[in-house]
Amino acid sequence: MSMIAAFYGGKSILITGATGFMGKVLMEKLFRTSPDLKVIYILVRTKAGQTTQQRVFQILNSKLFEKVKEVCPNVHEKIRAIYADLNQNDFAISKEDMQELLSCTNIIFHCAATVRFDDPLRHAVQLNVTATQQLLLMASQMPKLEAFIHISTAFSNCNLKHIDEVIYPCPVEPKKIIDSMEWLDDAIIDEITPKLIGDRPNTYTYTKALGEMVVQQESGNLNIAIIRPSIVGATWQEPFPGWVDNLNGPSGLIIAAGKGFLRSIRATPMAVADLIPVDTVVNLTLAVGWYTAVHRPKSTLIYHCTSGNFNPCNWGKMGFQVLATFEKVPFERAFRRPNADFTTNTITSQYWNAVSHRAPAIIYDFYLRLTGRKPRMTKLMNRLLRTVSMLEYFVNRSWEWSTYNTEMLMSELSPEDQRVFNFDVRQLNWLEYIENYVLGIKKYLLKEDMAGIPEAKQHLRRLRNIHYLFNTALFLIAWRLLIARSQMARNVWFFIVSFCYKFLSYFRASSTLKV
Ligand SMILES: CCCCCCCCCCCCCCCC(=O)SCCNC(=O)CCNC(=O)[C@H](O)C(C)(C)COP(=O)(O)OP(=O)(O)OC[C@H]1O[C@@H](n2cnc3c(N)ncnc32)[C@H](O)[C@@H]1OP(=O)(O)O
Ligand SMILES: NC(=O)C1=CN([C@@H]2O[C@H](COP(=O)(O)OP(=O)(O)OC[C@H]3O[C@@H](n4cnc5c(N)ncnc54)[C@H](OP(=O)(O)O)[C@@H]3O)[C@@H](O)[C@H]2O)C=CC1
Repeated sequence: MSMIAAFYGGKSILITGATGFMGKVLMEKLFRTSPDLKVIYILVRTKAGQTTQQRVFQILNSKLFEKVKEVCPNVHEKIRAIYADLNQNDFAISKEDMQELLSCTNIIFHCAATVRFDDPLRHAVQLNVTATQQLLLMASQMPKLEAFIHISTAFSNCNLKHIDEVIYPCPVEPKKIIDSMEWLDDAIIDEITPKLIGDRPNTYTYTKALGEMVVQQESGNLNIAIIRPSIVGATWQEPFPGWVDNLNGPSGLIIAAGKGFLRSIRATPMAVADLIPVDTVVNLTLAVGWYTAVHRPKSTLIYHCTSGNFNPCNWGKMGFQVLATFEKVPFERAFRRPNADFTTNTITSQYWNAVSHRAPAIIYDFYLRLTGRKPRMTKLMNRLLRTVSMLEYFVNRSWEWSTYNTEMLMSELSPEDQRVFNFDVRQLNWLEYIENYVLGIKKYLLKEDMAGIPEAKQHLRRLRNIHYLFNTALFLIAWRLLIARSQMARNVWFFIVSFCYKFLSYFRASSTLKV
């Protein structure tokens, strides 16, 4: 019997960010392993014209929850969606709902965040810092609360090379930042943002670091733990391999590469690709929830959920395997044949951006204009290159994360819990994982049918022929222009032509002799 699964039985659990990538997998695992839990409260806002109920309905009816429905047929009754907007005071939760949350919650998993790298500082602070502070305040009024688990990121201190399982202070106190956001206007905030984030690459990592400081400062008597995952990728095993539903991290770039838009990237092939499957993060999170509530460590423990020190994979290997998978299962209607050149040189990278990305987009837009259609490729390419430039920081560096607490927790689990809540990435086979990841992107993100693979392969063959034809034509035109202008080129040309002529004459003569 799993002790962790049993622990969650009968519990009332509050999850923020339950509609997000990690939140959905967390809910799924909880329902599947502890179907006798009392209730999961989720804080949901309305979005894209959908009510909170409609959003929950959509999640529960998705492929991800198919197994849950077998194990926990009354899952609809055990999930309680509470309207909340984490950008608002008291999260805009109604009085009755707030009362229920305060009096019933046993465990909190705080997953909600803005994960956009370029969010204006004001918005990132609001969600990643102020909302965390408000949630802690709520938590301090919950008499039945046993544990508060805060999800941060392994990159909150990415300005350091070696990162321990401790909270590193930021130069400016979070409280001062929160206060200043109230009276500074947007223009001034934009101006001081680079100074505040210092040597971190974006507002996301900076505000996640501030969020950790807030957790430490406002923890009071609460039982708190912080989890720091690295780059969260598709599921490894559960509920099935390769599930993914958003474009963050590598997923968007894998699509861009598979569709032939992105053909080279400034990345260091030997740098560690510290990917961690989302189900591994969720297993560790649930184990941490149990450990924090049952063992009540004296201080706030931080758990690094990373793969690099246990089972490293580098970007070169990842890129190679992604391309190998495209050979077997290509994406449909590719713009060009997939390729993934990794270069560490900025000038080479700019050259490839011009030749391999911008030029084909301009040519294609020209073709669209000629055929009376609206050009769109240049715009799309600019957007993609902007995204790539934001992710470059993470694919050109390696970090070392100490994992003392994570290893300690692993050793505390019973063999059954180690199996059911497995977060030991030493067992992960990268080649298999990456193949399933690409397949998952094809199936669950792009919603492409496997029956379309022969047609996709045929399309790639056509693109290859067009590529050869285009290159030959380009070569001939360039050569023609060259021989029109240079005597030396003309001499070389006559030499080649007369050589070919002599060779053909000799070949014809010798074949006539044989007859
Ligand atoms: C060969 C293979 C090599 C693989 C090589 C992998 C390297 C991979 C390194 C990862 C390294 C992360 C390491 C940090 C790990 C954390 O801890 S952070 C958590 C993860 N967070 C992220 O990844 C967020 C990154 N994304 C962003 O910040 C924003 O999307 C960006 C990049 C600033 C773009 O902003 P934007 O231009 O305003 O675009 P946005 O509104 O977000 O979306 C516009 C369109 O682009 C699409 N889009 C959004 N993101 C992407 C994307 N990443 N790609 C493509 N399209 C996208 C949207 O769906 C949308 O489409 P439409 O709805 O318009 O049709
Ligand atoms: N993905 C990754 O690679 C990594 C993620 N993390 C951390 O993991 C956690 C979960 O990330 P992930 O699931 O990937 O992120 P997602 O962007 O997929 O999910 C974010 C969640 O936060 C919710 N949210 C955002 N703003 C509000 C708001 N104003 N009110 C209510 N809810 C809101 C979103 O709701 P809605 O659906 O309404 O938008 C969504 O449920 C985050 O804390 C992140 O920092 C850490 C390392 C890497």
